[in-house]
Amino acid sequence: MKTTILDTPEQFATLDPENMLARIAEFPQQILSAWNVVQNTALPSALGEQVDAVLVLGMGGSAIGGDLVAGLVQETGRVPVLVHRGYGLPGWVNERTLVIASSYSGNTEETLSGWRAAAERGAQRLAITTGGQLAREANEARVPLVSFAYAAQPRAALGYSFTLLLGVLSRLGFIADPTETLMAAVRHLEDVGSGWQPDVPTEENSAKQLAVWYAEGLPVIFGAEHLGAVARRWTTQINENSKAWAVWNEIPELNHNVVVGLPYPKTLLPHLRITNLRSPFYHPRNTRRFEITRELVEREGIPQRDVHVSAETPLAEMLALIWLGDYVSYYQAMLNGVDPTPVEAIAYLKGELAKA
Ligand SMILES: O=P(O)(O)OC[C@H]1O[C@H](O)[C@H](O)[C@@H](O)[C@@H]1O
Repeated sequence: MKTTILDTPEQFATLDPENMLARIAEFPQQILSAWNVVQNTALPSALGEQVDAVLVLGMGGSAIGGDLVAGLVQETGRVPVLVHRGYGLPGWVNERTLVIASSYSGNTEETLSGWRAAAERGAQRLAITTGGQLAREANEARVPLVSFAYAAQPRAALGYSFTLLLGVLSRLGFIADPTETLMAAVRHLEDVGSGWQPDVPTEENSAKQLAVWYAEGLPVIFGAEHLGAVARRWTTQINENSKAWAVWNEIPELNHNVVVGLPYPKTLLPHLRITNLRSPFYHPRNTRRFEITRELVEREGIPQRDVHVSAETPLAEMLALIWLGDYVSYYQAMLNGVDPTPVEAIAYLKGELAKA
């Protein structure tokens, strides 16, 4: 195996002056701290009784927390949990909808737009944020606010956005209390994650190996069920941390279109890096679908790998795979020679939008 910067981790600091690596490493602590915050935040107990559906408003690193929770509680939740990315609100939102605005900064314009529309619609509201305009407006309107403090890029605070939302749903009685499963999942992270740490050399480190494989190609991440959102998270972390292309899709949906498009363009095929997020918790038919999809990909000669972590619960598996993807994106940033923290294209977009 060719020697890369991944085997001299003492060099990472030069490319990573804001220490994204530390934020990634803190994922388990973020979850514990967020659980503590949400258990100690005052929430009106009657709120859960007045609600038929939950709509999470958010963008980017905050929206994905909503997707992950929605994927996790889909089968067991007492009410539907949906995510809205964009301006305004879907037409069905009414006074029996709980609209939860989740924004790390509290200043994301799409999220604020839906938040304000929710007040006009007479919906129940709750905010999750570190501050900004969202916190000000929640306080002014005397709406429940779950506030937290953690200095990071919004996407690097996923331990908070995910766990706070999970905690709110549990406190309001929409899902069974997940405390024990969550604590076990955090303990499991420490075990499973030890092999992905920067001091573990590439030949023994599956996170570094995936980064090396991705650095010369286009990661295509396939997930299903509770890992669909994890596939999406992997790609957005590769986009923002590694400054690189990545795409995702879900089984079974991709069996109805993507599999037909596998053969062309021929020049692209050797560069694809299909990654199957496998799980023993999937519906058996989805597992079978992964196997057949693998065969079809194999037939086209497209590079592919299966990724799997052993875990006792879907939650533990989900958190471990999120963490693995975060490390992969970080190592890919190092291989690309880029600082994982700044997102200049987003800053440019916001600047241009502010002129309009
Ligand atoms: O959580 P928020 O502060 O609302 O941020 C949501 C998104 O906004 C910006 O575009 C950031 O650069 C993204 O990384 C972030 O995920």
